[in-house]
Amino acid sequence: MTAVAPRSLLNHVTCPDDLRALSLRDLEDLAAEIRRFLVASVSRTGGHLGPNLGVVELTIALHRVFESPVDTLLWDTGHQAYVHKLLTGRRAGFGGLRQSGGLSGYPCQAESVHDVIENSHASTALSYADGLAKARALAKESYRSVVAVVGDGALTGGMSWEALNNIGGSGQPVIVVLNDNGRSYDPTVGGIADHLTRLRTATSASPLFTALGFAYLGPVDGHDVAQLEPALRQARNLPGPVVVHCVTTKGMGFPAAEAHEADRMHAVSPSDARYAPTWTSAFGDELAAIGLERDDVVAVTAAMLRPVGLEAFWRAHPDRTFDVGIAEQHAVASAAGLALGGLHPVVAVYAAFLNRAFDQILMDVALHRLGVTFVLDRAGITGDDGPSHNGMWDLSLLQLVPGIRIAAPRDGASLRTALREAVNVSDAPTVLRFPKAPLEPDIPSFGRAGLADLLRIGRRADVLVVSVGATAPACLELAAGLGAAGRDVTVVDPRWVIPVDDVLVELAGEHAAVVTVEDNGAQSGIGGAVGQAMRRAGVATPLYEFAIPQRFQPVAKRAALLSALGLDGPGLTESVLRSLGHDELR
Ligand SMILES: Cc1ncc(C[n+]2csc(CCOP(=O)(O)OP(=O)(O)O)c2C)c(N)n1
Ligand SMILES: CC(=O)[C@@H](O)[C@H](O)COP(=O)(O)O
Ligand SMILES: [Mg+2]
Repeated sequence: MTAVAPRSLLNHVTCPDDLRALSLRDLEDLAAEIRRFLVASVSRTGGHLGPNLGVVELTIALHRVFESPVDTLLWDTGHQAYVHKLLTGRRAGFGGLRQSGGLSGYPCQAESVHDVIENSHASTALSYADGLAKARALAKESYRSVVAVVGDGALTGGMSWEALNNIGGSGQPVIVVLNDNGRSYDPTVGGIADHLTRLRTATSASPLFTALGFAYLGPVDGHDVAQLEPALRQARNLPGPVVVHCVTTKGMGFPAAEAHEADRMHAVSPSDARYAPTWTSAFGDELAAIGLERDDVVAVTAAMLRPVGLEAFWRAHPDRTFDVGIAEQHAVASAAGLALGGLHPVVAVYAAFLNRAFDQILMDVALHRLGVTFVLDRAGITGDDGPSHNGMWDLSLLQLVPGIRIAAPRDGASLRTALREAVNVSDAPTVLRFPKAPLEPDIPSFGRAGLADLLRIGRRADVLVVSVGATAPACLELAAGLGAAGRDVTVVDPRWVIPVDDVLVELAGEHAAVVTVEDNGAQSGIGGAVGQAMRRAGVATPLYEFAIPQRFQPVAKRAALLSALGLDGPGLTESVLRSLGHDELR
């Protein structure tokens, strides 16, 4: 008896229209097949497994009721759009998910007319929906629906409520599909989460959304297409804004994900990923130690306790650890309050997500000269999460803040030292930033110059390489490459890169050429700051700045992208030799 492979419905779904011909039984089989596909494929490539397992039936129902792209489907954060991609003809691309030249892990306009929001920063979809609805009203296109799928986590972000306020007030027929699985990474926090729990368990009706001018439909079983479709059709036919409250399970249908206490397999690593010690763990362990010595040190996270390394601190000091939800602006202003209350907050956040809290750092922390420490993980090129996740902005943005002090550690030892120095600053914001990368062995210093470490001391004052943070290994490779071409190189690691250490300017004045290397955007980075300091001091030594080109970077692995940008040892060597006029280039 030969085994009969289960029929593949997914092979026959190349566009949403194909869904409408399927029976409910077919749809159940399709959902099961999609889950099998996601577990197999995402386990290999890495990606957001839990969130996508949780929206299989919801996405099927959405594409059966609404007619994308005439109707617009918006995905908040966009990490849960894999099923949407499968149902819009992109199954073949999943082998290259989150890889150079492959499928983005988020919606991507270049991939499909069905994709709209490419930004993977949370809590923005409802604002797009507000704008799109207003544009349709002006174009008198009332036949086109605007649908925003928003997670309960994304609903803890302030922008979501700014948008709800506007949509509710305008009366525009926006359809808010609330994907409520009770989780961000951790269980979603705050009064909104508590309110949704009450709604889910129907222990109380709720005026929260109706008070803002929305109709409320739900709670609906987000895994039952037979329940979802009538509710979505009812929402589609309403004249005003409506919230369809869908109750789902993150990781649904995959027991290992459903039982995954930490985060329901929110984001899984590729099967071949090396689990080396990371910058994140070095930070987390040191902060936990500091927490035992200093009871004024507290930790703040924006719904990413484990990803930013705060688990050890939280387990040791749960009452001194604050998860504010996906609310970075609030996190920073709340930290200002914590500091005014006599504490020293450490706000741990991914570098790119801090962008939205710039004003709070400037006007709530720095203006009041408050000792708040920001620890920026995923600084520099992150790679596989695409253009909105690269932390290539912080060194440019944050150096605008009067009084701020920014450290870029080169290894675990310097991270631990800088963290201790930072929490001892009580009258200004301090910042540490490091990459999404395995932690390399500590890099020795052969002397100090001001606050800076000398990683290589030239015999004569020829080329000075200013190595910023985790670029140190590449800078030492650069030094060796220049040495092979007859140049004599000194490599200096400023450690604290803002304000620019006077000793850098002095060293620059003694050398024939200065090279700066940083894993940050080229515009107004550390290279720019060093150049400005040199000009102010009347130092005219030629300066060559190497950084990430100031444009959105494509999806790729971090190391491959740094190499493609010429920011690895060989690339830097070739560029610097060319800049210095060496014609013996390889
Ligand atoms: C501004 C911002 N902060 C943090 C993140 C990291 N992040 C990505 S998804 C996520 C949790 C989202 O939870 P929810 O909206 O409930 O979606 P679910 O994963 O549960 O489907 C977080 C915190 C982000 N993408 N953007
Ligand atoms: C969707 C989102 O913003 C995060 O889940 C992001 O994918 C973080 O990825 P890493 O923690 O793997 O850097
Ligand atoms: Mg959620």
